[in-house]
Amino acid sequence: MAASSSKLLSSPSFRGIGRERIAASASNLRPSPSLLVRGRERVSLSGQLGIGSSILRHGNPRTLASSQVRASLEAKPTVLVAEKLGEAGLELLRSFANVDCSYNLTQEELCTKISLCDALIVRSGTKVTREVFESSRGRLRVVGRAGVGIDNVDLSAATEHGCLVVNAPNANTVAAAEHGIALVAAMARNIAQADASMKSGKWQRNKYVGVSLVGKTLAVLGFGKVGTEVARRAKGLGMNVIAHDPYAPADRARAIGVELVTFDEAISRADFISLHMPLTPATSKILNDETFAKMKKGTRIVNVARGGVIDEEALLRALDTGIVAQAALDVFTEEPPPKDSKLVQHENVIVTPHLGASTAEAQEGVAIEIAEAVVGALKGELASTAVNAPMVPAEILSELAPFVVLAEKLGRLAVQLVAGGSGVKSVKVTYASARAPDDLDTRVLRAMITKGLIEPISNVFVNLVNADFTAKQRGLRITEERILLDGSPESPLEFIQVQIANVESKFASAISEAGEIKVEGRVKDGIPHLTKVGSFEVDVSLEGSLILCRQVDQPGMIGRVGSILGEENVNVSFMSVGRIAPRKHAVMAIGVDEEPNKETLKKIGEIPAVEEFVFLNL
Ligand SMILES: NC(=O)c1ccc[n+]([C@@H]2O[C@H](COP(=O)([O-])OP(=O)(O)OC[C@H]3O[C@@H](n4cnc5c(N)ncnc54)[C@H](O)[C@@H]3O)[C@@H](O)[C@H]2O)c1
Ligand SMILES: O=C(O)[C@H](O)COP(=O)(O)O
Repeated sequence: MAASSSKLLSSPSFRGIGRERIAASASNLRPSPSLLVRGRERVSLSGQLGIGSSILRHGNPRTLASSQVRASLEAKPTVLVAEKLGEAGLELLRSFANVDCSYNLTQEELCTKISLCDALIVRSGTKVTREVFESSRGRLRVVGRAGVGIDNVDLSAATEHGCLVVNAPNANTVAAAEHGIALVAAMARNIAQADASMKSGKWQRNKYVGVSLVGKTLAVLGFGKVGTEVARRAKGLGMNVIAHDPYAPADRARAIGVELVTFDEAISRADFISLHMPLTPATSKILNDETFAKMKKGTRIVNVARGGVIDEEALLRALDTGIVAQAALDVFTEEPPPKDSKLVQHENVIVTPHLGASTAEAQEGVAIEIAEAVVGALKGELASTAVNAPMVPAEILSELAPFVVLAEKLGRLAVQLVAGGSGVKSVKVTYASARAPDDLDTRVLRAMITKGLIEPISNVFVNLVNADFTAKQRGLRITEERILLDGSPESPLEFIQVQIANVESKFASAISEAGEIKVEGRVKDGIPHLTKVGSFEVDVSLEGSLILCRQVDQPGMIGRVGSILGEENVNVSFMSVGRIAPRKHAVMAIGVDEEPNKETLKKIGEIPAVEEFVFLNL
């Protein structure tokens, strides 16, 4: 690019920046995916967070076989439904996407198909492994888990690949709780065994004498949604309910007459134990030889959570020694369990094949809940059930929308001002606001600044999901600072400032007194504006592209640059001059709708008063 005029190159901060480098950095820039607020018309929040639907915007071009495929994919995203989903959910999905219902895929088939899909919906039967994310080659944007447990989804791999994971945590709560209670009662009264005995022609009234529930102590381990509903129902059966959950609020327990106790107290006081925690490294095999030894002889255990929370070998031993009188299991470490599983065959164990969520009502509800979450995520909205991204309420997101755009553009601008080879390592972001720090959630803004900083200089796709991870991986340290302003906190933010430390700039004037590249922006009438470059105050709306030009302040400069651009049919959208003092240095910021060609930029550089200039893609 002709931008590197001799004057420009003679500036100390431009040493080592050849023409090619500037040209390359400009041409490598991908169009901003977040140009959703155009002019004064706010189109939507769609895609601003980088999770949007368009494969052309976000996907990996390698996955596009032909222009027709590209066109059809652009029109509608593709959702792979890998396990049975209720019809209402499928209908909702079909109204927005191409829906491929392919059940019982092998891992290999799933990996093959996934590169053609924007979203994947699974239940607990599909393992969404790192290999699946890798095989998607950047196309998979959303994994929807039609249910609660996300232990079958590799969340780290999803996050690293910028893939949002959403679940449907509410619709099957009652079904799971009812199944838990059904198992408690069935186990206590030997329903399954007696039924099997009768069906084999026997009448064994003495063998199947059960135990009563009333007055017995039930320990609920995991007092979340299902645990709470189980507790409520067990109270109705006259049981004395205690619970253990390190994260549950005591007042919620108190409100339904449940005592929160320590883990050891829960398991040692219980006649019945019902498990309702997620499977995590901390809960894996939480019931084991050591913990069984602390239980009363004859304890009864129900598991509708996850098989892995019980050491199944240890449970077998506890059943054989009588510490555990009976167990009722809906879930298993390996599903389905081996046919010859001693646990499944044990006469004091009753089993169901992971049926906790399997009621008609729950499945219809889950299908709608997950379809809505997936469609919303594909549209770029942040789902309230996001598992691996900050959950930001819709109203806050909508208020932050123009600042989200501003944040990304400031990041893009700042990084393009860095001289090649400088290596961006340390970025400081300052938010000036009249709002109390607790009232300003900056996670989305930080993610978008990160996106702006990283995308122009790499092939990495950054979004709200993987922003922090990507920054860390690249050794990019982003620190945040707040300036608390006086006045009315009507607007969430007054300005955002992005400073890059320890780098040289290809536009020396962008370096502040503190020696850092500094850009500052504000939102005016809903439109993001650049308001400061280095120590120079400017005012240019952040749309299209930008030419920054330092000159000796003198009359006629605006006209001269304007007419060069006009001659080449480049439309100027905005112009602003910031100067330190009259007739000294000034920085002119010129917003242009089209990218000027090299010759045009060269002509600007050749204006005698121009000391340096740079062309930046927003
Ligand atoms: N069998 C089924 O079909 C079925 C259906 C629905 C849910 N589930 C499973 O049931 C479990 C609970 O589901 P939910 O919807 O109630 O989830 P939830 O997130 O509402 O509740 C889980 C609770 O476990 C608690 N917890 C976390 N670690 C703990 C620990 N170390 N000790 C004790 N408590 C701990 C959490 O604080 C939380 O309150 C999950 O594992 C879910 O996958 C199974
Ligand atoms: O975590 C859940 O939601 C349940 O285990 C239900 O799983 P499912 O969708 O495979 O029935």
